[in-house]
Amino acid sequence: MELQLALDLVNIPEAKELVKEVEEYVDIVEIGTPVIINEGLRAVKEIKQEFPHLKVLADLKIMDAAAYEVMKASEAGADIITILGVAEDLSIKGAVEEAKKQGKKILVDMIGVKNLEERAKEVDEFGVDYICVHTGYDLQAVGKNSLEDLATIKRVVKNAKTAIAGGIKLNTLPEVIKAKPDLIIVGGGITGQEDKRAVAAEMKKMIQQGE
Ligand SMILES: O=C([C@H](O)CO)[C@H](O)[C@H](O)COP(=O)(O)O
Repeated sequence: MELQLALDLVNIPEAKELVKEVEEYVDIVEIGTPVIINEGLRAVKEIKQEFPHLKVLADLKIMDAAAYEVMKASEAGADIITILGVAEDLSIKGAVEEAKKQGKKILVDMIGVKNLEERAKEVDEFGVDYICVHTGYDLQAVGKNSLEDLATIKRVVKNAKTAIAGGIKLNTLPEVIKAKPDLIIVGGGITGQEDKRAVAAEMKKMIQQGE
């Protein structure tokens, strides 16, 4: 099980400071969609340059022009690029093809997918690397989480790794670990805490013990 730090509500200098604090305990650094909107792919480039030993995920949440956007994120240094599960089949296949050419990986974010079981089976067949269930900020605000969805995709996904994101905190991490995703994505559960390093260290320890 890997731990991904999601950086969403920071600028580039703040992102660098944050990664410095917790780098020992995370496997992947996500440059979140809001950061890319504010700072562009320069954020991906600068984080990869400063922390070459960490994998960097560009959370582009691609919906169209997939091959082109995967190429651009790859050029900026991203190791993993996200596309939406609700995108067209052709777009997801195009993203996978381009990622393979570039030696990169594709994570499909299933946010907003209504027919989760059926769509997870389909995108799994396209050769994507990760399939991620995700409760976005707007549904977190009304008390939702993705544990049930994780169980659903774990039942049907045969090839890709499974991932979970959305509102995971230290106190909810044990039930997430019990569900055994391959990748756990945590944003505010680390970045919103006073002692980020201590929380990240504790999370990493819990994940290792749960393996
Ligand atoms: O993808 C995300 C969200 O859509 C904003 O871009 C977050 O990175 C993801 O939800 C993880 O962050 P937390 O919910 O704060 O753990």
